[in-house]
Amino acid sequence: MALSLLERVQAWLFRALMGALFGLFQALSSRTCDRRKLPPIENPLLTLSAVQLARKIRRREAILNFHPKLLLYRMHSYYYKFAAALQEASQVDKLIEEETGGEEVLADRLPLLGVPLSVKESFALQGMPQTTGLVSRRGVVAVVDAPPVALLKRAGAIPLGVTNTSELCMWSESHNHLYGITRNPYDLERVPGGSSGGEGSLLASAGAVIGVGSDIGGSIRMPCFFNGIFGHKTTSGLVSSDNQHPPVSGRFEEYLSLGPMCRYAEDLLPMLQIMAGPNAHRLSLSEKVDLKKLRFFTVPHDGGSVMTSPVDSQLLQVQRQVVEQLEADLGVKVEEVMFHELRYAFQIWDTYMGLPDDEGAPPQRFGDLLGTPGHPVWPVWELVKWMVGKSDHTMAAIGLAMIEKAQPAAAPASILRHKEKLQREVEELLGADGVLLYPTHPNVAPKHHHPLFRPFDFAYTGIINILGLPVTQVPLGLSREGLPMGVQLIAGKLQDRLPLALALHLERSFGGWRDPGAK
Ligand SMILES: CCCCCCCC/C=C\CCCCCCCC(N)=O
Repeated sequence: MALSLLERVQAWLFRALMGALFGLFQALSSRTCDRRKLPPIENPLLTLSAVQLARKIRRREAILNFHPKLLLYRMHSYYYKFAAALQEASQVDKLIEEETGGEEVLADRLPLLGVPLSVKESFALQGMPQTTGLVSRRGVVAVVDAPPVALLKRAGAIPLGVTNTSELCMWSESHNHLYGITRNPYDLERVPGGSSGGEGSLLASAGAVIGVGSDIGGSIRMPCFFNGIFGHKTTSGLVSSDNQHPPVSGRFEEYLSLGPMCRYAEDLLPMLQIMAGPNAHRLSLSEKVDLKKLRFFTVPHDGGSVMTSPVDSQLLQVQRQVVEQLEADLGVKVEEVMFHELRYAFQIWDTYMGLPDDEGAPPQRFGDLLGTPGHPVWPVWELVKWMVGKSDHTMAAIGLAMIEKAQPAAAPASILRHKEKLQREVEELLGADGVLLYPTHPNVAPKHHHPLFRPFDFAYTGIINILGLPVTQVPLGLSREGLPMGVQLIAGKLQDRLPLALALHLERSFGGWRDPGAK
């Protein structure tokens, strides 16, 4: 489906403007480079999945002694509750001794006993900061646990601390003026993604074993993609979003998902089972999945949106390799399909994120949330302060606050029609036994700040939030530059168990997570 002349002109103008701004940025940027690499992981305990580690702990074949130096790497900014974690770890042996029902009972009652957990800082973790990267929230400390965090702790996981995010979790990097900038462990010069970038960076570096992130435009999946780990955005509305900041408003609840992030595919399902709490039964997660009986589809790109980058040839190629592997392994035929409406993904995401709730109340404005109650941020004034290094906000946050003011009051009818058509076509295609491959992002991890010049590329993940579908991000090895590649596995509503099962299969074929420090 070719672009219209107007769309081609729009694309050309947008890319010319961004190219000019990028040239200016490059000219003004310092030429320093940081070629440091992480050391290889020596402690074999750090290369175990949560399932394996918990089993060793239950059998007293492993003791927990977190390595302080491991948690002090500069590439991610996070707070840690180290002493408390060590104290909780010392309780584990006592819990094992007291369990008279044997290992199976312990595994059932405390499936994650002793497993180190990291938590995105926008979630409430009792006693830890909950600022979401806002200088104005410095000193805010959570007094409760967010429900999915409480459920993971009740299952025996030991929180090590909280990890960095973008301001208000609304950007595809993890950089703010409170904690600083988080780095990608495969290349410190590159982004770890956002907004759960601290989670992605820490988990890929084996600084924790499992983590939790949130996702309303791709904030679990982009960090998992850029850091070469697994993540799952659930069917909408399955995991409670209480006690995370900013609180949902408008129709965000329909698009926001909290989910697991981890280095091993086998940890996704048990974590989801725990985090979904009372809703877990709706996913039939214990039902065996026969991959040979599923229907598979592949969508190589968005059809040529004027807003997004063309998909990197290495990502197109690795997705083709997945197709060939599935056809060889399962004896299935993977059908290539295209959806005309995917080229409007950003416009659909932006329009639906702005819709009012059932009572007609619009979502809280980003510029208001960026400021303090009753004192919204003036974006232009913040831009002036930013130019002289005096703003508490990043360029991305200032830009978003400015763009927000230009948002049209009423939702364009054409966009509503495109979304309804896309929703109908995708759900009819997937049914209850379909899985669709779609790029997680058009490029491997960009250099720091470069997303400012390709701000709409997150639409590859954002559109799936608006459709409300479950999706697992799966690592697929490293690119020529040594950067993680991956793909989204998308299924029909409540069919979360299908991409989770396929993730296990692809981990065996493509090798899953890679040690960023490996020579
Ligand atoms: C000057 C640079 C800023 C230009 C902004 C252009 C408009 C981009 C609009 C929205 C970007 C939102 C990115 C969302 C990333 C994922 C959020 C999430 N929590 O899942």
